[in-house]
Amino acid sequence: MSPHVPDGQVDLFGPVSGQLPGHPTGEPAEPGDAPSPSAVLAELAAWAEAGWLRALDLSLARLLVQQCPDASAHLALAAALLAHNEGRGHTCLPLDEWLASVDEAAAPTAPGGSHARPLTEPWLDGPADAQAALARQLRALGTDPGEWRAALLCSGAVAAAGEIVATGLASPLILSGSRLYLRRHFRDEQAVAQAVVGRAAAAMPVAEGAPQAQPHAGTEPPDAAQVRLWLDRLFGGPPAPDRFDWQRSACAIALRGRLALITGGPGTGKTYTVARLLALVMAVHPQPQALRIALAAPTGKAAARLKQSIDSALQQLAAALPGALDWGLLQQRLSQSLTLHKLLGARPDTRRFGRDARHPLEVDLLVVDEASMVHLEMMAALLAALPPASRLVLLGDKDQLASVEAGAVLGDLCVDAAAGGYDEDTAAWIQACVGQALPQPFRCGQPGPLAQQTVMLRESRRFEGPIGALALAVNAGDVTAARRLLGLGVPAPADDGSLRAPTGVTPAAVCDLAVHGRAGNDASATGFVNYLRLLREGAPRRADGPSPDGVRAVLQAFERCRVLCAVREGEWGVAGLNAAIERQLRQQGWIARQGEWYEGRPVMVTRNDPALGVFNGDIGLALRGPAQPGGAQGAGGPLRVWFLDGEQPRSVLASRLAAVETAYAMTVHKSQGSEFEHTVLVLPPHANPVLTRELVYTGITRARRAFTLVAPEPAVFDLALQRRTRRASGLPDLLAAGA
Ligand SMILES: Nc1ncnc2c1ncn2[C@@H]1O[C@H](COP(=O)(O)OP(=O)(O)OP(=O)(O)O)[C@@H](O)[C@H]1O
Repeated sequence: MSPHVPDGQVDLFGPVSGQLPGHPTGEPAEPGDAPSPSAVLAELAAWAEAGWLRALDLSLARLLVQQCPDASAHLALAAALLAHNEGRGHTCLPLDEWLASVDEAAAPTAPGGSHARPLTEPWLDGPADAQAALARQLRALGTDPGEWRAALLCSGAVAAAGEIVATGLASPLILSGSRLYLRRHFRDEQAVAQAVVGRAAAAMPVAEGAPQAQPHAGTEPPDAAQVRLWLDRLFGGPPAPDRFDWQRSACAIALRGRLALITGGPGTGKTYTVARLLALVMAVHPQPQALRIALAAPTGKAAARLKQSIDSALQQLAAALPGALDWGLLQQRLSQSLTLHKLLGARPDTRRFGRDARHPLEVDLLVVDEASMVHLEMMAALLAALPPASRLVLLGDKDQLASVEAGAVLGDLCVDAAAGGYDEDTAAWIQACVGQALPQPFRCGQPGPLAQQTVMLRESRRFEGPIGALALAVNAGDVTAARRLLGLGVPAPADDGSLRAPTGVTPAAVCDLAVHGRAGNDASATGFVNYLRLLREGAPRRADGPSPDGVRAVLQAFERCRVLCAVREGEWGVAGLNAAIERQLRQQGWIARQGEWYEGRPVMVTRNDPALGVFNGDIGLALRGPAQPGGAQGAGGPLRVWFLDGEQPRSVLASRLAAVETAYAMTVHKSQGSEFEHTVLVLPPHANPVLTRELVYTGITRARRAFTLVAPEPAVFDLALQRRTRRASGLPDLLAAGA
């Protein structure tokens, strides 16, 4: 059988420029001529050489074949593909789907030319040659899932899920139904599902009589009438009669249980709601002076933003309702906002955390913002470290990109958020607390416990203009509306100029835009020259080192603009654009770059370093300290990188930061949890599997006042909107089955 690659796939995975170095050239294996484990390993080695697999993926396959006398070719291939897809965010390899993809890929392509949507998830990342090579191997081994399951289970490296649950067996791989897992992901998925369902189920209200929540954390159940009184106070009067109030409902739901998921797009009032929830919890708690409230987020910046927003919302409440509550006490009971790594006590050189089930967190209520960025392993660790009686409130936008690491936990937890799915008890509790009837479409016949504790906020208060409309269109995959709003290929709309999508743009023009900002637009003060001008004018300098106010001003000026890229490599990627922007800034005399480090260099931390107190995603600026006694005249002191911890700047010697990269341009993934006045989203000119609706949506929603789309090939934008991120995971099934 000759390998067949659908024509459309060549473009879908980028241009194919002949044979890649080390490209596997062996004859396609034929059915009936099943390859041996060593033949598959040789093929995998060639794939790794070609850059289609990571060395790590190959190593896992080799290790298992070496260590298991009964290892089959199936095991070698499945292990490598499992590791490869784990690196791409999937928590498991669904055998049925994976094997079916070979047959589907051989079917005629969908109409739509070279940018046609792929029929299946490309399980092997790479050009069309990679897909063809994988398809050849699969055809040689057979595509019957039953045969694969049997071959894997007798290899000695794979245990059936039931077996491991019953015996605690320590096989490196687990097969659960048709899903193949690395053991730790299997364990984490089970743990998350059990903890989530357990916490959600503990929230169910008493079914009979007047609605009342169950006791929690050793307190008396809150009384619905009292809750309603407080909600009316905190939200400034009774709810408007003409619209259902999801924010109050979210407070009511969160109050009655040990878990609440509050999801919503940007500006839908998640923080506004949670600030009121904190006040409500305090107001109905029998011992408010003992209440321990913690705030956390996956990155330092998101943690700082959460604290600032909550502080300012509470100040406004205190001003509006003086004396209604002991506001000072509430502030005092609120911890500082921490990264999850810090909260859980991350330790250098180990995946283990200081906080776990045996050393639980000392909190009664934990609020975690930007929960879409929390990966499976972190969520499992967080849930394990929470005392059973405490409350967890997860805030996030389920439509944003999932975490870089494996898992899409918030997305998996919120699959039914839009539909509601509330049962009669929940509807009664909401009605009693909010004073409004839950609209009929959100009540459903087959509710699960998690749906009862999930609320989606639906009305954006900040994104009402064109940026909000664009985010909605993109989220709905509406290419026509998105293009019309952007003026992409159609006449530019008569709007406020916040959206632009210039065509025929070169990388040099993107640099110009980033360096000097937009001409003739109120967001023009967003070019990078603005923070460099502050630096040149000496804003942060003081004889004894940079001043906190000056450092803050320069960092905030830098944070006004960002170039966000879909890809890392190439002239349209992070690496190429960072280099080009640095070149232009040096040519124009804004930076004096000699080596890697220079004053004004913005950097992003790429690896956690708990000893230094810096974490993946932290953004800082290199500033020179005061001259050292005896140093050369005019040389200044050593460069230190300054970060903002909330409002407070702190610094680390640049030479001590081992894992950083320049940050004028960054990936959309890394921008999550941040917002900029002006966001420039740069797509590559060729289709690429990373281009998805979620990526474009996340890029757009980082923009506060101005958004520029740079799509050298507009069809690539259309393609991105048609592709949804899908991460293989068993979590939705586990949740549906009640774990
Ligand atoms: N019910 C409300 N009444 C009046 N203003 C509101 C209400 N809800 C939210 N807002 C305002 O809308 C803006 C956005 O709210 P908020 O910051 O809470 O949204 P968010 O969902 O947390 O945003 P982000 O996605 O950036 O985290 C804020 O200025 C907030 O004060």
